[in-house]
Amino acid sequence: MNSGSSRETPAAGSSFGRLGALTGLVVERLRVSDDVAAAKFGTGSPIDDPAREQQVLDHVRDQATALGLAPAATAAFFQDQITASKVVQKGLFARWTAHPGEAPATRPDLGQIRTRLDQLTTGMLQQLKATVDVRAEPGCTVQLILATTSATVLQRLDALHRRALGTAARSVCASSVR
Ligand SMILES: O=C(O)C(=O)C[C@]1(C(=O)O)C=C[C@@H](O)C=C1
Repeated sequence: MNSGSSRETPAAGSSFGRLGALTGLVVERLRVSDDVAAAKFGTGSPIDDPAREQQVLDHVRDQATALGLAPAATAAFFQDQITASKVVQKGLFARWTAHPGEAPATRPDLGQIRTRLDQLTTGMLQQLKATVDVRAEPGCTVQLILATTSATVLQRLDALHRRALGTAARSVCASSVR
């Protein structure tokens, strides 16, 4: 993880510009959603886990307050991340149901995956804090397009993950998470 400057170059191969580091984490969370789907597929566990969502949202509200970010807007940003994760999971469930040969052969541990999601939450909160200024500027939209487009190309996102990224990034500029 970088030091948090919004002007800093993001991790190699993730995404470009002043929102590159934040967008890189958003995309990584979408990728981890593939693992969440693999952990649940074929187990009977539902994609939706309202209790876990509440836990995530309560945590980010508390952390937002500690960081000086607006709790409601911060929670709205993370609600988008959760919605985007469900876009990925539902898309993969449909794909794997229609094409069982594409379903994962092994089942990862959901507890370990949630630990990774929690780490990403911490990094995303830091990036929300580091990008308060750029996200409030009129140029935010251009920065967001740069970051999401470069991530899409460099990380070769398929249609499902591109759609989910659209959901995950929709409030980055507009929500004034600050
Ligand atoms: O932790 C899970 O079980 C997930 O599916 C991940 C996640 C999330 O994005 O944080 C998404 C959907 C669930 O309703 C709860 C949480």
